Amino acid sequence: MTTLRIGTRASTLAIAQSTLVKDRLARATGLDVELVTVTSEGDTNRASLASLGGTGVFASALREALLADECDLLVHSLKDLPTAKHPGLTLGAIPARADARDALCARDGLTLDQLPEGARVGTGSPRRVAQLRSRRGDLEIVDIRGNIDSRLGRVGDDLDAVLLSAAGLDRIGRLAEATELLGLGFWPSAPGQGALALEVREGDSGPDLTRGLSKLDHRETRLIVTAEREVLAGLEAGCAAPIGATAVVDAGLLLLSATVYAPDGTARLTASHGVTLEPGSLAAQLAEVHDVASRVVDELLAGGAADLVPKGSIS
Ligand SMILES: NCc1[nH]cc(CCC(=O)O)c1CC(=O)O
Repeated sequence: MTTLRIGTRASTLAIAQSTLVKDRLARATGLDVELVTVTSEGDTNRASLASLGGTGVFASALREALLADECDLLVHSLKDLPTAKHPGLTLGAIPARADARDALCARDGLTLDQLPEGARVGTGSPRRVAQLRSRRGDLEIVDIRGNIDSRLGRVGDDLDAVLLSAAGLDRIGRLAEATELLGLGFWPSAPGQGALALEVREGDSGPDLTRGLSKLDHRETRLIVTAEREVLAGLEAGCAAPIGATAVVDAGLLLLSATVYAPDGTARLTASHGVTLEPGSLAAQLAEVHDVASRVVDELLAGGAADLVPKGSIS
């Protein structure tokens, strides 16, 4: 009987996400599904992500393993995945998105507004830094790295709070430590945040895996995360750029809103557009998504988005 092998990093979050997909795939196909651990430079190098050479450090070792047939699929956090398609690979399924919001995890149940003046807040994300500076210029922002557990471990120790993805916290069973979920309207999160992407070799999936992928794929999620990621691609920005984007589908209308921040939080630019999704093929709907994302990108560029974001953060 066929066994499907999921290549995964060894971090708590990666194992949690891969196990989630393993269980769903096993249920959907009746096949055996197992995890294969792959180590990457992003796991062993403690240097800042930016200095590791831009986006996708976690993805590259995994992708080599997939291309070498050491596994059959990868489970990525979509927000960590570069927008450019990787040669020979394709996103075979994008399951229904979880909570896209950022979560504040603060000591003593504090919210962002309740943090005392000068409180120390940890994050390694330029978007979160810009958003924090823009709302609370008094805070001391501490650049932190490492996995979710080690970040949470510093709250109440050397930090007053950290910012993390609600979906990531939930997947490792620690969402209860969130003291505030930041609304997407005033605090847009990263393009694709909260969504997983299942990557496979192109044209090489076989009937069992193909069936499993189609059962896990969620079209609405694919449309909204594609819209958000097209903003990144259109601005030629990487996952480290200070850009928030939120797309939703409501009553057949896809709404996309994106905000570009000056890294120091002193300026920001928002553009929003919508499109009525016509019933039809995925390809036709993706074309509509592309149009709406282009309108958002054009408006941001016309407003001077390229000047807000310094070239260095565009990778
Ligand atoms: N860049 C790190 C990263 N990549 C994906 C997640 C969590 C899962 C997700 O948001 O999809 C996280 C942690 C975080 O941002 O707190």
